Amino acid sequence: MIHARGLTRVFKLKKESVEAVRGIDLDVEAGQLVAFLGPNGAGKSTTLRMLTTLLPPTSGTAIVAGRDIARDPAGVRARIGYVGQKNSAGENFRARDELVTQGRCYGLTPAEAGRRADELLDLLDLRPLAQRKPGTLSGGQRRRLDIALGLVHRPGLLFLDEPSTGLDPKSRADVWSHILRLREAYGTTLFLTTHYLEEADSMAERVVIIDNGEIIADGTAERLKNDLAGDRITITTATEQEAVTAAQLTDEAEVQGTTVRLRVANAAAALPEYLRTLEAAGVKVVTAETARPTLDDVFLTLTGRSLTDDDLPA
Ligand SMILES: Nc1ncnc2c1ncn2[C@@H]1O[C@H](COP(=O)(O)OP(=O)(O)OP(=O)(O)O)[C@@H](O)[C@H]1O
Repeated sequence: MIHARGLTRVFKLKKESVEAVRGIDLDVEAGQLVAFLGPNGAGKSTTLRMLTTLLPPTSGTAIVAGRDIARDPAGVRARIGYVGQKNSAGENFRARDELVTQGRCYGLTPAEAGRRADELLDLLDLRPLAQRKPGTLSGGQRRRLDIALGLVHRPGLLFLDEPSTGLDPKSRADVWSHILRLREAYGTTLFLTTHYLEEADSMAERVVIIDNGEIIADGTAERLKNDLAGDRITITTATEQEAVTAAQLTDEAEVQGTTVRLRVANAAAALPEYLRTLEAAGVKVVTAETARPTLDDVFLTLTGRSLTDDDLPA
């Protein structure tokens, strides 16, 4: 569905040039749900804009939905859907009318456009809101209408830029359940950006992480976490001196006051052994806990920075 090679975009400004995307290679097969993750300014939107033909690449190529983004942008656009960060629907037309108009723009007859609008209103649970104007809908309802608008022409591939950003947790869960439902109904390939690591982790079957315009990790969340982060063991000791001793008894432990943190492949198996070693060394352990890694741990291992830090440099 997506085959990109060396995709690059440099923005030339007056005094500097910004290498927003630096030679990305990416293959996405039909039916996949891919979450595209990265800190602010990493190059997610620029990549999406190139793949959706909204922005020409400086160099590199991409075949999207079977068409070349440079040679046949209209062919790409006819085969993909794009739900951007801003609302797609205007304020003045009723939800169903927006969908019908969109269908007419894609060449459907009035009857076909009406049928398609009703099908999408049902799929996205918008039927009771069909006669409402978008301005009167809640954030989550509006996002569902945006998704419906992106699906009018039955695209095999849908790009979603931050579909759940700005919504409260309940609306986010609701938008996600509809994204999964449309995938089940149509088998649509989904490529989406998100800031929410837990959503990428639990919903996407593949996570692609971009940083400074380059893809730095690509795989299932489980594999990335196992290969690149590992489980965490955290113990606290009675005294700071004992924490220092505890850290010296193992590789790569971090000490902070009376807390010692270390990474291991399998915490459940490693913890009893570590506790025995500590006991033998006379270290009194006050608390001990284990935790599975998160995607943020993966990013931290790869870059030394946290993905959840809003002040990350671009
Ligand atoms: N039109 C532009 N002109 C100049 N620089 C740009 C332009 N668009 C993006 N950039 C720069 O390119 C880099 C990548 O930006 P991009 O919007 O793709 O990041 P992003 O990962 O989508 O970030 P966010 O999560 O904040 O939306 C940033 O350094 C940004 O400032």
